[in-house]
Amino acid sequence: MASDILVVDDEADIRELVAGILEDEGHETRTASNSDMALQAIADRAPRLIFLDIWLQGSRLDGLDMLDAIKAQHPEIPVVMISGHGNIETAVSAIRRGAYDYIEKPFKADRLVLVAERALETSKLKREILELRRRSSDSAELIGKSQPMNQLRQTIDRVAPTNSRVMILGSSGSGKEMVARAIHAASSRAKGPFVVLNAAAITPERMEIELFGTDTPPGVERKIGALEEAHNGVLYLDEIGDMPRETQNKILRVLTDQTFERVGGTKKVKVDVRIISSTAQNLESLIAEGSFREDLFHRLAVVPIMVPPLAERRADIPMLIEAFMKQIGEQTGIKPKALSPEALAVLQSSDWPGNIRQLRNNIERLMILSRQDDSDHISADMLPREVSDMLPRTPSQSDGRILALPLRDAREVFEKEYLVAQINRFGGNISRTAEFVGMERSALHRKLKSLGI
Ligand SMILES: Nc1ncnc2c1ncn2[C@@H]1O[C@H](COP(=O)(O)OP(=O)(O)OP(=O)(O)O)[C@@H](O)[C@H]1O
Repeated sequence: MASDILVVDDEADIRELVAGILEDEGHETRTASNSDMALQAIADRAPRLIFLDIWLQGSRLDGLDMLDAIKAQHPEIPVVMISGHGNIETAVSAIRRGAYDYIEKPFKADRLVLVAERALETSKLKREILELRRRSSDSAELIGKSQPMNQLRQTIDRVAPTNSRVMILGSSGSGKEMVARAIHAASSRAKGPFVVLNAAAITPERMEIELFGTDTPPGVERKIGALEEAHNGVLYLDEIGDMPRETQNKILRVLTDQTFERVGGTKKVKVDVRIISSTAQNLESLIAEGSFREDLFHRLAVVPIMVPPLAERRADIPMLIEAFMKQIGEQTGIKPKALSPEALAVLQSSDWPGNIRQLRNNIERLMILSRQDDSDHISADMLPREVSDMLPRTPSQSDGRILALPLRDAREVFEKEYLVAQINRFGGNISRTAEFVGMERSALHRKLKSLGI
């Protein structure tokens, strides 16, 4: 994986040797011959790893002081010391002061590569652990075989390898972030970071610090912004419609020249980041009322992707339920129970305004509530009230009209509503509807025609 590595040594041949070996391994390197150049390079863009000479001759700071300065501002960047033969003890004390490891001159290329890979791997794992904690143990796989889901997968496969900016549209909980992660995973940036910034969860005052980071005087810990964090990877801007207008102007500038200034700083920071944004809001009306910049919209939505609401892919519900039961079972130790056909029909017919997130929450609640129950399956009457409240009310149910009709007409009204609901439940698939309702396909077609459906 290409990582941005900084090599700091006063001897030009050592600098070039280290950089050359790392470049042969596919890394991106920068070099600095003294402490000030090194601090400048770190300030330009935080590297993923630093090789640092212990004896920095002719520098304002020596290696150990440099180490302290780096650790004070960037405790997360691993630093590997380059030590001469006579100063192993200093190298060991550097490790006590926070260095990741050291290599001893003269070193073999293999050893250098190994230490670099290990340091990068460790810091990547640390980032991933943080990320995993944040996401608990949800699966990363997009579940569903309905036609809208298959189309969505095709779109993801098509846009992932390009570097185009994608805007993901869809209602809350429909899986926008999962789609963004799928694009990242299938792109050439898969091994780079995936950084999330949720505009709806950050106050306008904090937004620029989170996005651009801060520039602080030496010795004061610096906040690395999401853009810098996402270098060589993807920045996912969630709920972009909530981005303050002032920040929108700055983002537009980042998109034009891929550089930005940190809060409190004047230096230009250069990054290579693919931006994927998302919104559950109607951006067109935000543009019309002047709270979202139209030119920013066009730059971010080079490829718009629509994630359909769950109600438009009910056919996926049984598969989603099965997968969630398995996941939740593994997380909580509760053994999944089978659902009765009635319970499944109710779950599949409900409207799910909160989409997949709401379905998952209800399955979790259901599993917890039915844990103590003696029966080996979950029946419709055990479903949380929230679920039955979401069942679409048919007109005859809601206005009592059916009671005013003779049996023949009432039956017709019922048949119509029943069949419309079943067709909906099976995503418009007539064969599957016919199979479920127990009719021949051709007989169902005739019936639908006679009822005017
Ligand atoms: N196709 C899918 N297969 C499996 N799980 C899914 C799928 N889509 C979404 N989920 C799950 O549903 C939940 C909500 O998904 P996600 O956070 O991606 O939605 P979102 O549209 O980004 O939500 P928000 O608008 O609130 O940011 C997550 O737990 C996610 O794992």
